[in-house]
Amino acid sequence: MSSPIRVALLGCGVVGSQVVRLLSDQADELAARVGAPLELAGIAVRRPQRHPEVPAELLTTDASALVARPDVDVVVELMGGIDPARELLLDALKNGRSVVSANKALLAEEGEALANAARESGADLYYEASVAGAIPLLRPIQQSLAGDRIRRVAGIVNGTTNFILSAMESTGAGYADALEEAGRLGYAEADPTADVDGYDAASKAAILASLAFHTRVTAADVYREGIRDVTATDIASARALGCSVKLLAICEQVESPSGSSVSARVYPAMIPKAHPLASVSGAFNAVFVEADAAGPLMFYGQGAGGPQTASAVLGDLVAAARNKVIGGRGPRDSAYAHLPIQPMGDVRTRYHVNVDVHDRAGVLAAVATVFAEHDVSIATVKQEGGRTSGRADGGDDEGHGAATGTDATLVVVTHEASDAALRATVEALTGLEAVRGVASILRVEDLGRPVSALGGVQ
Ligand SMILES: NC(=O)C1=CN([C@@H]2O[C@H](COP(=O)(O)OP(=O)(O)OC[C@H]3O[C@@H](n4cnc5c(N)ncnc54)[C@H](O)[C@@H]3O)[C@@H](O)[C@H]2O)C=CC1
Ligand SMILES: N[C@@H](CC=O)C(=O)O
Ligand code: NA
Repeated sequence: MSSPIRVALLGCGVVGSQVVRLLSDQADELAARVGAPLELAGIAVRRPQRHPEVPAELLTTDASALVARPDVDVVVELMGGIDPARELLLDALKNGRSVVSANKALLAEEGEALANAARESGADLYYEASVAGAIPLLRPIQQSLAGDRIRRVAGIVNGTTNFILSAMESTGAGYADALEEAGRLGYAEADPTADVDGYDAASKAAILASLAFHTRVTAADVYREGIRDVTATDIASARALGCSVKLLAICEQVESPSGSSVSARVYPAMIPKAHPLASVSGAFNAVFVEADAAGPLMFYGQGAGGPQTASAVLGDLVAAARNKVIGGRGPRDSAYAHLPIQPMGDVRTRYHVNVDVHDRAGVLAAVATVFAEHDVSIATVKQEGGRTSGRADGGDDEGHGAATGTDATLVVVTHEASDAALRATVEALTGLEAVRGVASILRVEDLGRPVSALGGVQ
């Protein structure tokens, strides 16, 4: 058995406290696997008095001093946020300390600087816990599939929003109550805006796209919409179509006559209930990886939570510690491809659009004409509310009917169209006198599978 590997832990919250517990509970087995005991050198926290469960002599509020200690071999960062984590980890790596982090926000913004610092000093940088919590996903992409060509990585990568959407769908829970519960269970970020507005999923998409397509993708490159605007009505509309609403992260390598590019995007979308992703509920995540030779692979498990995330952190810590013991090194950064990012306007998908209209003769024709003029083909249209036929108002069939005072909603499902065309359509619709507004737009995704559940709207 080699001499102990000394670990500096930065942060002892939902995840950090579970790492401390597992290090103690499994000390003997971890030592056997690493070939050396894993010892905590210190734990940096904001308020030591809040951690009576941890030996007081380990606690410090001076994270910089802890990282700089000469007896530290590996730094485990579980504090979150960009600053001061960025400087602490850059310092650690520059000084040859290996780093394990669950901090997707930092990895998605400063991945290049961190990878460079690791390469220059020969230290390891592991971050399996940063994407999809407990699910082994980055290691399979980086290592197991290193001989294949990945085309798409897509799925549910945020536990909090999946927990909220599942609760809204299954129990009719309100958005605010479900968010509060997700926070109480330790799924939500310190600032849950990161979850509900899609920033957390966008950071994860950036990390996934970077690894899958060997191209540096940052969170700013990822198109992002959150779930704040998803209403109970949207969920009911999805149900009526045989769909569920999920916050999806989709990363693709796109081929076109002008060459390859990377599309990375996060938004809520309707997916058919028959699709395996539709039955992923609560804080579970699921990600499909599609590679040329391997074909489709599915990864499923707990995407958030203290013990679950700590499992992934420990896996990385064991790998980093083993490398210290045997003198090996973990996988290097491989962002050699430098592919451009595909503009969101070029991305093609299907859309579910609710158009609130004045219920009068000709309005349907007027709305349909706007879609056609922008080259967005309608698959189905249904009217909800208002009158369903007749022209008792004396209007004509070109959309110039006189108002009756009755309102209705036209529920339009389109065939595949570009994002730019859909946006132009919506803008033109809002300019129609007969249109009161576009109440909601949700994409309809099948992620490569036939949308059989939407058979009626093909
Ligand atoms: N909670 C979860 O399910 C998951 C969390 N993560 C990531 O893991 C990291 C930690 O998350 P949680 O444990 O949930 O957060 P948390 O808010 O429960 O814990 C953060 C800890 O860091 C400490 N801290 C923060 N800033 C500090 C500073 N400047 N100096 C000293 N200590 C400081 C806090 O006192 C606290 O102990 C974040 O990057 C998060 O995105 C990743 C996957 C899942
Ligand atoms: N807040 C995140 C935690 C894990 O990454 C989530 O809800 O998925
Ligand atoms: Na993971």
